[in-house]
Amino acid sequence: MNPLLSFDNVTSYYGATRILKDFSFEMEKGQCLCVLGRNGVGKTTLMRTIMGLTDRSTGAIRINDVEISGQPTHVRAHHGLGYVPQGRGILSNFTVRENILLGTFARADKSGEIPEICLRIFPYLKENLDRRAGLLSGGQKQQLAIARALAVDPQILLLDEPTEGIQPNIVHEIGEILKMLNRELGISMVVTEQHIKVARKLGDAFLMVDNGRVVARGGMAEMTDELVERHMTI
Ligand SMILES: Nc1ncnc2c1ncn2[C@@H]1O[C@H](COP(=O)(O)OP(=O)(O)OP(=O)(O)O)[C@@H](O)[C@H]1O
Repeated sequence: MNPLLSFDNVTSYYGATRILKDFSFEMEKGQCLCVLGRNGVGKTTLMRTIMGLTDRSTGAIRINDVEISGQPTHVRAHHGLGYVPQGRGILSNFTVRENILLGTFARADKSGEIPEICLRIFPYLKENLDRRAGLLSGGQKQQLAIARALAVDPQILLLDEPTEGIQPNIVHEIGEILKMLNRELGISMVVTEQHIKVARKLGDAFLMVDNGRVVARGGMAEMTDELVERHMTI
């Protein structure tokens, strides 16, 4: 089977600085790939490189064998990329409804409707569509960011630290929702995650990053404590 997403020797830059270096990996359809590594190793840059948001990149990025490197961000989104950035990127002065609608603008089919799935899995959002997003808690904002990304009708969800800054009791809840989206709805995912426990439960494959390079990858069962110790502890 051909990979859903692949990086072939990708190098990505901010200004003249190389952040990702000769980065290669493949991800299968239906997979949840967890990207792990210490702070500052390039995990967010990986997400931004997929979306075409770094200053420049070389090498080939493909979705379903179609090369997307070189294409602008909105065209990449049309290939079925839903992005939940670090810090969530919620517009505080917009309502919950308006924030979700922003996701629909990136849809390939141009449908301006909020897909039913966005509200079915997040009852709080459904009941608070006219609430100003700035009034939501951290966990609710994360739900909103996920709903906005789902409004793109993605085949791949990119989630940058979805559990960061969220109360510990909600971390589990977010993890369960992501697992459901992946296992039951078949949405493929790339997730950067600091919580090893969440990553082990959620991911079926892992990519370990250090200093902008892939230093280990494989099935989640192969992510040994020794690898975690070597590449994640400070
Ligand atoms: N906009 C930018 N301009 C220049 N350098 C940047 C920019 N964004 C990130 N960097 C640098 O790129 C490197 C990788 O940062 P990145 O945010 O991708 O790491 P990360 O693994 O996601 O870290 P964290 O877990 O802290 O989010 C860091 O050295 C950072 O200083």
